[in-house]
Amino acid sequence: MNAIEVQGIGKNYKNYELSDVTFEAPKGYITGLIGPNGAGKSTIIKMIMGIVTPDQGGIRVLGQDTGKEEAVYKQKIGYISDENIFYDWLSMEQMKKVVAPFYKDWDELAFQRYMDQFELPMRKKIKDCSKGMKMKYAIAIALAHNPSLLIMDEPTAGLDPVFRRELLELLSEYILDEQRTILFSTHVTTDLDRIADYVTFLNRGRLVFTDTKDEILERYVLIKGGKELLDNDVRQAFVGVRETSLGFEGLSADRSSAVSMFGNSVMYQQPTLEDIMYFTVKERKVRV
Ligand SMILES: Nc1ncnc2c1ncn2[C@@H]1O[C@H](COP(=O)(O)OP(=O)(O)OP(=O)(O)O)[C@@H](O)[C@H]1O
Repeated sequence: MNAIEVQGIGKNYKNYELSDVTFEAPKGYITGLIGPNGAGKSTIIKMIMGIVTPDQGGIRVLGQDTGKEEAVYKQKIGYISDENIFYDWLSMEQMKKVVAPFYKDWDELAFQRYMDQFELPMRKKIKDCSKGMKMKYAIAIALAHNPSLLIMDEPTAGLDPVFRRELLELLSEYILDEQRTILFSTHVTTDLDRIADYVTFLNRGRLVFTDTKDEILERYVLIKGGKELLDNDVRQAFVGVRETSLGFEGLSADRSSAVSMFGNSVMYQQPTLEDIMYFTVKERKVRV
């Protein structure tokens, strides 16, 4: 079963077009939405939240179409925006009193526990909080109503490496009961290397791939070889190539064809998601 189904969505802005994007976030798993700046990650998340309306296609969240009976499914979503959506002039305690009544499953004890765990002082005004504190506060609020679906737009932005790792662990634990689902966007792919089950990659408003992380990492291969091997046919076989003084480094999206093409004449390496994003985005820039 899928917690989120995005089907052929599109959106036209003045200098940007999102086109024909389809992917799912399966229930019980963590799905990462990756892409460079301006790829369209926030736009898609806002569409899932019903804040932006798609020009084409449709989205189903927890079995309901977005835009209809929104309040019902939104009760079950914990949403972390990439913008500050809280009233800056209130303290964290006061803001909580504004937000909590909207949720019928608000769990005050859980909220207090997260505030303690994240070392957040209740009486501090939101405007006086650091970027990381605001993010931690948004996470505490989002988790305190026990959402079955957690949707987060760049949740690790502004977090120090220690809390970043703690948050990723907390998210892994959060889905252990297999009833909860997480979708989060990031351009820091190492977050996904650690915890994502599925990865959806967007570039310039287009879907590059959507698959399980393991299958993606198995399909792609990073190849290092000497310059003499690099002719036009070889270049065409790569998603992207980087020439160095000693030779080349290229990314292939088809491991078995690459092995039959190069045999033992090159070195093969397992790429990271960052390598895949780097070569894909770099090549697209050159071709445009
Ligand atoms: N309301 C709007 N009006 C016009 N253009 C918009 C609007 N909202 C977003 N865009 C454009 O859509 C494109 C995608 O933006 P979006 O914020 O979805 O990207 P992103 O992948 O989240 O990027 P980042 O990683 O930098 O946050 C950008 O070119 C942006 O300028």
